[in-house]
Amino acid sequence: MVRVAIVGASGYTGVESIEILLRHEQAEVTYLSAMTETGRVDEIFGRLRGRCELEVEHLDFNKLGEVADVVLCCLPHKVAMGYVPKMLDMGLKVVDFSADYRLRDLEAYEKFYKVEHTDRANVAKAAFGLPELFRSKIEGAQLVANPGCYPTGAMLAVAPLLKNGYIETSGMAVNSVSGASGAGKKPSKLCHYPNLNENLVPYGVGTHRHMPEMEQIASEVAGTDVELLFQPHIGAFDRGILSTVYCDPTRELSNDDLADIYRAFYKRERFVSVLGQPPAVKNVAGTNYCQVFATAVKGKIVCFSVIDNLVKGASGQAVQNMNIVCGFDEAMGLV
Ligand SMILES: NC(=O)C1=CN([C@@H]2O[C@H](COP(=O)(O)OP(=O)(O)OC[C@H]3O[C@@H](n4cnc5c(N)ncnc54)[C@H](OP(=O)(O)O)[C@@H]3O)[C@@H](O)[C@H]2O)C=CC1
Ligand SMILES: CC(=O)N[C@@H](CCC(=O)OP(=O)(O)O)C(=O)O
Repeated sequence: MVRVAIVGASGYTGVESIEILLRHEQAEVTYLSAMTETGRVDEIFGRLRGRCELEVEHLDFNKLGEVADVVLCCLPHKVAMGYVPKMLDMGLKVVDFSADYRLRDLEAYEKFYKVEHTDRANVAKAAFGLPELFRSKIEGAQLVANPGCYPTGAMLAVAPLLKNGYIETSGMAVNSVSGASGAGKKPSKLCHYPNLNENLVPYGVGTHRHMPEMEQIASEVAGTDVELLFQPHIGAFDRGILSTVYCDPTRELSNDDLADIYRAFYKRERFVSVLGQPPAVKNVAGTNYCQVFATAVKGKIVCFSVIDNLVKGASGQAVQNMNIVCGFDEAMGLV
């Protein structure tokens, strides 16, 4: 059994991670920590009543080292890089949920996150945790940077076209709509119920921090620099992300060609389903699946994907990465 600590256990991705690990045959949650919300975890999250009675404590590195082999680090951006180096020095394996180890271009990190990076050395050592695209780099890694939720969905939607040079590497537009849990548990004016209920709001126009993350992934898959525009929206539903990606083909592709390209690219992937029609967010709620579909329209290719932001966009993908790092069946604990 691998012993797993969840640091940042009182947040949305923390509890989602506990839920998944309670079903895992080879992993046991041994330690939970948070900053302000401490106490019995089933009192913090009523849905865990009768299933988990662990205490959520203030982080104690000595105890962490004694009781854990792997850490799922569910801390906010900028906070994580203050904790992860010590965990790595202690020999722990870490899957980090924040953006602190995702961007290899540290200038881009400092520009989009508006903070100096304080753990530059470990960025180069981190594997980017999108298994369907970078599995071989995750195997054997001590630190995995779990991707952002929007980049996960959007890049799985276009990867088969980028990989084979089927689309232009500039002019791509990604349009995504996320449920409110994507913003975490901290209250905000935008997510306050009277504002968000029955509402749909664009934000981060031209400035969202997932734009350089998507460009990094797309460029690696394409093998050449890719430039794109990303526009996020937040909607009045709990969980899920629908991404629609508009791109220009480099050659004529019929819908049958597209179906063949996608089916071939994802034929061995357990968590990517290629559909024959556009997907809906509820298809994948509570699961680690990403559903994709691409179609030719008026000289463009329009690609769609759906994921659950808390599962394939965060905790599910983190457990998938943990399974790869630990040599378990990649789907263990996941539905
Ligand atoms: N929500 C989502 O859909 C996704 C989130 N992510 C990323 O996952 C990480 C966690 O997100 P999420 O669970 O939504 O966030 P939440 O805001 O819901 O939870 C954050 C957790 O971090 C703890 N925390 C906050 N600040 C500090 C601090 N300064 N020191 C120690 N602990 C702290 C909180 O503790 P306490 O409550 O006790 O203060 C809480 O346990 C973030 O990096 C986020 O960007 C990634 C993909 C998707
Ligand atoms: C709706 C909403 O607010 N979403 C978050 C993205 C959450 C996420 O998955 O990304 P990170 O891990 O990079 O935080 C945002 O736009 O900042």
